[in-house]
Amino acid sequence: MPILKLEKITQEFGGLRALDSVDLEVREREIFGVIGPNGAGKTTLFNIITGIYVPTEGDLLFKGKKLNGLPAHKIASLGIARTFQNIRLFGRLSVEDNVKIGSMALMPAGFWSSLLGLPSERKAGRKAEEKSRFLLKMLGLYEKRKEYASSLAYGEQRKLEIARALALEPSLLLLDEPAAGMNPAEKDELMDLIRRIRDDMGITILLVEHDMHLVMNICERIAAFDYGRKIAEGSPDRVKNDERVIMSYLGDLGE
Ligand SMILES: Nc1ncnc2c1ncn2[C@@H]1O[C@H](COP(=O)(O)OP(=O)(O)OP(=O)(O)O)[C@@H](O)[C@H]1O
Repeated sequence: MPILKLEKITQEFGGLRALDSVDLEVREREIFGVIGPNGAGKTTLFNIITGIYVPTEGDLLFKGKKLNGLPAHKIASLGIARTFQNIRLFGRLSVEDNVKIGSMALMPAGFWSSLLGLPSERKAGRKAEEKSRFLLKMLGLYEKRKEYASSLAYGEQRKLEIARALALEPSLLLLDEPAAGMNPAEKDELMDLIRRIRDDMGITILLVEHDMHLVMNICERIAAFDYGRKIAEGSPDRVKNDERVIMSYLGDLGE
């Protein structure tokens, strides 16, 4: 059974069809890439999967259960976490607090127990602390844990977003242009990190990315979109050599 299945998903904005009857299956523990030119519908796809938009038509299934119409926080608590194309961190909070905030979505009835300092809350707090330490070490940000998130370099902020998403303990992680703004060394490090998240943590990865070198090197399967339609799908080799994909990128698929 695929971990994520989209059946004939259509998203309309006024007269515009941002996604047109899209079928997609992501298998458990795979690294799946979504590519396409600007405006192809990639971010819309992520917004549907994470409950930001309710699709005009079609079904969305996660581990066999329908997600249609569920609010974003509910979908997140079921195990789908994401990062954003435009970084969304709490700039005036410390690096470690940004990660702990990711954990808070998993905590029991927050307000009263934290006000009363109940044991359950203290235990959850300790767990959040440990998790934050583990994730920050894994992402190479531990030394900077006390700094403001806004003081981090751009590539580090992208990694912090990933740490925060991982604090949610997802089984599916959506990465929206994770390599944007990174230099070649940071991109290599990111590829290694994405592989470790899958291999060591068993998390399925769905990513949108314009950097073809990264996509072709780490994804096991890729779906290419253009004008809201899926125009090709398969292994990197297959997609890279697909005529329609080459046409929609004007032949610019050089790695
Ligand atoms: N909330 C919205 N309201 C109206 N139109 C929208 C909305 N969101 C997206 N669109 C339109 O839907 C189409 C697909 O947009 P989307 O952002 O999903 O593309 P994309 O593939 O992610 O592009 P990019 O690579 O530039 O991020 C575009 O024509 C866009 O203008």
